Amino acid sequence: MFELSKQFYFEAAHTLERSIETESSRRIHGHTYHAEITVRGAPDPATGMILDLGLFTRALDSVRAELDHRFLDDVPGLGPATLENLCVYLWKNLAPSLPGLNRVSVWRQASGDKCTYFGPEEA
Ligand SMILES: Nc1nc2c(c(=O)[nH]1)N=C([C@H](O)[C@H](O)COP(=O)(O)OP(=O)(O)OP(=O)(O)O)CN2
Ligand SMILES: [Zn+2]
Repeated sequence: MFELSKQFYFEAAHTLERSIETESSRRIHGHTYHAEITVRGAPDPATGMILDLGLFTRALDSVRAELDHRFLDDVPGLGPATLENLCVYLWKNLAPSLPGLNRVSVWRQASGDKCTYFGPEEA
C-alpha cells in the first residue's frame, strides 16, 4: 500500500462566531491556510503510478481557486469557516475526482493549528 500526497496553500479572510475572543473573531481577518491531500492505493503496474501527479494537481487547482483570495463566509456549502469545515469542504469537492482519497489536513502555520479529516464515518 502506498500514499501519495500533495500540499497547497491559499490566502483567505473570514469572520467567526465564538464564545471567547468574540469581538476580534467577528471582525474580518485573514489567514494563510495550508492543505495536504492524501490518496492511498497501489500503483498500476502499467504506469507505475497510484495517480498521475498532473491529474492530482488539476483537481487541487480547481478547488483552490474556490478558496484562494475569497471571503470564506460567502463560499457556498462551507458553513462557519473553521479548519474542520475547510477539511470537509475539500473532501466533498475532491472525492469525486480523487479515487482512494484517504485524508485531508488543513493548518495555519503561523499559529500551529491543524485539523485532519479521514472522511465520513462508515454506516
Ligand atoms: N476548533 C477550531 N477553533 C477555532 C478555529 C478553528 O478553525 N477550529 N478558528 C479560529 C479562528 O479562525 C481564529 O482566527 C484563530 O483564533 P485564535 O486561535 O484565537 O488565534 P489568533 O486569532 O490569535 O490567531 P492567528 O492565526 O495568530 O491570527 C478560532 N478557533
Ligand atoms: Zn480566523
